[in-house]
Amino acid sequence: MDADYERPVPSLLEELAAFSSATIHEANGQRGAVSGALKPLDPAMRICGSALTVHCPAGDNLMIHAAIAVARPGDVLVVDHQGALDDGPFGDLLAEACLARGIRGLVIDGCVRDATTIRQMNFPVFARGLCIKGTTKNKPGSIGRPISLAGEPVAPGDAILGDEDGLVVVRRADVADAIAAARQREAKEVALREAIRNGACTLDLLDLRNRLSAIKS
Ligand SMILES: O=C([O-])CC(=O)C(=O)O
Ligand SMILES: [Mg+2]
Repeated sequence: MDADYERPVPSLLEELAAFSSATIHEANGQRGAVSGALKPLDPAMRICGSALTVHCPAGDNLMIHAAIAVARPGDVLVVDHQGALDDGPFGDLLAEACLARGIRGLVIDGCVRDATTIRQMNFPVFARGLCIKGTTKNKPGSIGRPISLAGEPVAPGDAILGDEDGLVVVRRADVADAIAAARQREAKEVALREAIRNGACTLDLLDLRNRLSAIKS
């Protein structure tokens, strides 16, 4: 198993990291939003990198160990653990291993354990929950293949961005356009905020009065 696929240009990932997940989701055509069930261990955690996709069946963590061994600096482990709530396949030891390889964080549709230490290590983790129960280390899965992350498709080398609000996936080919659109959106929002502070009504600013009267009885 290897992780030999194209990744986004590092400078683009750096630019992407400056935006919020919600802005990128909107700017990229309201695509790529990951289920809100996946939350950061600490609201201050932010994540941005190239997705190293992993399918790791519930109850086991062999594929996570294998993925860390082939990861490249700048990768984020994106693990489909089938939404399992009954095991903790990742903890502070594996977080240590990730940090040693320059992995930028973990996103898992499943649980983790050792949360207090992981927070202290400042290693960004987004998970469905916490569970102390250990796993086996013997089941097959996949690394660097397309996965479904709680229903959202993720391909290896897609960009993934996360903050307190949630996670968004951006196809590698769309990253530059998403950044350009996010810049425009932020500029527009500066003007809108200013107008709101000056007393303008959002119904007028967003041209919503006609819609409102159309649905009013
Ligand atoms: O070892 C495991 O199975 C998961 C864990 O607790 C750690 O990484 O610290
Ligand atoms: Mg542990």
